[in-house]
Order: sequence, then C-alpha cells, then structure tokens
Amino acid sequence: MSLLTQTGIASLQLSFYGAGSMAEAIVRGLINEKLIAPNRISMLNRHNKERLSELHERYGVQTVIQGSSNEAYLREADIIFLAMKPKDAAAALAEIKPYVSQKQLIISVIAGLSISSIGQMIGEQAAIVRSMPNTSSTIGLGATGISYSESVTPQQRLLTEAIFSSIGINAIVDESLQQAVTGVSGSGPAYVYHFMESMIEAASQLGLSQEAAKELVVQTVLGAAEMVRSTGEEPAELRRKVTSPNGTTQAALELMAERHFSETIIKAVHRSAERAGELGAAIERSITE
Ligand SMILES: NC(=O)C1=CN([C@@H]2O[C@H](COP(=O)(O)OP(=O)(O)OC[C@H]3O[C@@H](n4cnc5c(N)ncnc54)[C@H](OP(=O)(O)O)[C@@H]3O)[C@@H](O)[C@H]2O)C=CC1
Ligand SMILES: O=C(O)[C@@H]1CCC=N1
Repeated sequence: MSLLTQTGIASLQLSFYGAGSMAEAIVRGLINEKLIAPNRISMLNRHNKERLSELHERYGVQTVIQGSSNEAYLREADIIFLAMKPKDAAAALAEIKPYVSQKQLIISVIAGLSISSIGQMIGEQAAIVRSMPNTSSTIGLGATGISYSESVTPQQRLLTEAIFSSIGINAIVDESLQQAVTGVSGSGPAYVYHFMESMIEAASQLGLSQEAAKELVVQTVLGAAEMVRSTGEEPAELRRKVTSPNGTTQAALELMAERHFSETIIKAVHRSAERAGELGAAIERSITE
C-alpha cells in the first residue's frame, strides 16, 4: 500500500482558499496523479467568478459558482490550503477564523507568512503547516519546503509529506529556513525561465527560427538538469567537461564572469529570501495594527 493510500487522502475534503497560479499548480498535480477525486477539492476566491468557472470546467473541482458558499466548503474541509497573496493574508485569515476548527489542518503556501502569525489569527493551538512549493508541482516536479507547528500530529505530518511528495520532492526544514527555500526553489523557476528567455532571444538573433530556438533551449536546460540529477556529478564538474581550453564555452563563460553572472544570481537569491522576510513582517504589522 502506498504512503498516500495509507494516509486515506482519497476520502478527505481539500479546500483551496485562494484560487490563483499556485493553488492551480498543486490541484493540477494532485489530479494528474489521481490522488483524490476532483469533486473532493474546492477552490475558493474573493470575487473572480470567471476564474472559478474556468477551474471548474478544466478540473471538475467544486467552486461557489454552483450555488454554495465559501463558508460551507471551509467548514467541511479536512485540509485548508491558504493560497492568496501575502498582502491579502491577514484579511483572509480573519474571514476564515469563525469557520475553522482544531480538527482541521491548515497548510499555507504564502511567502513570508509565519506559523506564529497564522496562530495569532486563528488560534495558537491550530495545526499549521508552513510550506513553500513551486509551480513545477503542476507536472509532479515541484520542490517544497515544509515546516510544522507543534500541534501538527504525526498522522497530519505523514499526510502533508505524502501530498507534497506526490507532486515533487520535499524538504522538511526549520521554519527559520523557509525564506531561504523561497529564494532558491520558490522563486527559482522564474530565474530559469528568465535565463531561457535570454537564450532563445540570442538564438533568434543568430538566425535560428523561433521554433528551433525554443526547442534547442528547452532540451539544453532539461538535459543539463537531468545530467546533474542522474550522474550525481557536481554542476561545476559537468561544466568543466563542456569547457574545452580556449574553446567556445570558455569564451562565453569568461564574458559571464566579467559581467558578474554568478555574483548576480547569488545576490538575487538572497534578495528573494530577504523579500520573503519583508512580506512576512508586513503581514505581522497588519495583524497587530
Ligand atoms: N506563484 C508561485 O510561483 C508561488 C506562489 N507562492 C505563494 O502562493 C500565494 C498565491 O500566489 P499566486 O497563486 O501566484 O497568486 P494569484 O494572484 O495567482 O492568486 C491569488 C488568489 O487569492 C485569492 N484571494 C485573495 N484574497 C482572498 C481572500 N480574502 N479570500 C479568498 N481568496 C482570496 C484571489 O482571488 P480573487 O482573484 O477573487 O481576488 C486569487 O484567487 C502567494 O502568497 C505566494 O507567496 C508560493 C510558492 C510559489
Ligand atoms: O513571487 C512571489 O512572491 C512568490 C513566492 C515564491 C514564488 N512566487
């Protein structure tokens, strides 16, 4: 019996409070993996009914467009995922407070939002998971950092880890490291996409068709990531194997070094982590005001 089957996830009700990109990535991953029937998942938002219609059509999930209310879905849920932007988190927590009970598991994906801030809003004894997934969860290749409040039970931990490992890999980290996870793997896909955009642009400038450019770049990134994963060799070692003395790669890498490529990436990851802290602090301020 698989870990997920043991947790009994198939018979639970999951509610996503916030129905944007990240909620959709997780839901799509769970449905693709056939872990839970779509009608056991509800996706809720504030006012964008068109978005809910689209999600209902696309995945068969429950939404309030079918005459029910957020309240009913929130009360029934075994697990509530908090998936709104940090700036909306304090208001959303205040809204759900009357409907949540201690039996429910709260899983937040909100960047910067601390377990203690959630506890302050909905009750210190609540079972709270702070997570930092990424959008690659959509295709089962996500990377998620997970931290628990003290009241999360061993069964709830198993369930959480089973959910996130079904849509990728996960790392259980001390909550103090969640900002680092945000800088690395939460925001990380965007850095890689940005890099790919530049590669495609250069390929077009050099005369390749848009189609060929994209295909070559995608396969290059996929192949490089898979090489690191499947050979177990360090990226630096693999880089050396591509780089012939005085060859083309060396010429390119020298230009990158002149333009502080590595330093820029390192600084960018630090800045994302720092920004997660700022977002969390802003939520804390809005809770205590
Ligand atoms: N996108 C990503 O790559 C990642 C995002 N995250 C985190 O996920 C969270 C969501 O991000 P993302 O999915 O990109 O955001 P989106 O803007 O795509 O979606 C936000 C959703 O929250 C809803 N919402 C806002 N306020 C409320 C409220 N009071 N009650 C109910 N629903 C509400 C919005 O509904 P409406 O449209 O009706 O206002 C919308 O459906 C963020 O906190 C982010 O830090 C974490 C990891 C990766
Ligand atoms: O950009 C953001 O704030 C969110 C958190 C990590 C990825 N996206």
